[in-house]
Amino acid sequence: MPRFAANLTMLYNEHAFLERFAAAAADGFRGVEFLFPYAFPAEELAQRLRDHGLQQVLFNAPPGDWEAGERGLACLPGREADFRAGVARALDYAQALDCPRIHLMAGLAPAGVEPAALQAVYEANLAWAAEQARAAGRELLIEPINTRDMPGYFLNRQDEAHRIVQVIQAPNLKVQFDLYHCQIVEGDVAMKIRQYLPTGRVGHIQIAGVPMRHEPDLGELNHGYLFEVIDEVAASCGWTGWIGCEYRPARGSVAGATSAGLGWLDTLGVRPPAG
Ligand SMILES: O=C(O)C(=O)[C@@H](O)CO
Ligand SMILES: [Mg+2]
Repeated sequence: MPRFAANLTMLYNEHAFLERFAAAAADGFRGVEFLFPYAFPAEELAQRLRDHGLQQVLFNAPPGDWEAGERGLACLPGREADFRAGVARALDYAQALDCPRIHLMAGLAPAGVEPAALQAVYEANLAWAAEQARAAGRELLIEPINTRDMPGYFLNRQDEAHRIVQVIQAPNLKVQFDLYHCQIVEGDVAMKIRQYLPTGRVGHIQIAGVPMRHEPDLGELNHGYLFEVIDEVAASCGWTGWIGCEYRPARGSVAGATSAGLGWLDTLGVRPPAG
């Protein structure tokens, strides 16, 4: 059975951020992920993880100025120094949180710049970052994201992400396989699980219902079937990663909304065993 991590940026918004660790643990999660830890001292977050017996499984490197609309720096010409400083900061947090993997967001393609120029910057930045992360004992992930949610995002397709990982040839550079984005951009999700999981290039999976990004049992994807496929393929290829629950509860952030929406874990028979 896959191991599920709660995404604390999207789940448990009925609680203040630091209270979300306790809420996730109370619902049986053993792993958590979130987008950005940088508003909080790393030691404070590490203490929450220890207090609630949780493992940090993923977070993102600084994305640039998120409020101003930036969505990562990795493909942006002229921003290499900011990118490198962000990687260094993320590696410090990863050490403090004992987190094995970091997501590096590609960024929005700037108007008027040739895709080939962005690709060259992206690959050079990723190669540099992978070397830094390797020395620090961490994995780096790149994630294809759909352009309905993030118009202009540079990396959109699974085949592009896998090609980049193959070109760079760093064993600690992998793909964050978000089934929600995959379904929106290209579909054929079960066959893509069969195609990509055995390659050893998938470092993490994420899920959400499509198209509303609510609970996995709401929408057009049959997650019960997809979990069976993941189980079958993982058993044959030895994949042991986590599945991040990266969705916005349909009931919003009213009290108890996240926990009330977790019935899918029982319906699909995948709730983590208690204890
Ligand atoms: O949006 C997603 O999907 C993610 O995994 C984030 O890390 C990037 O916004
Ligand atoms: Mg994702």
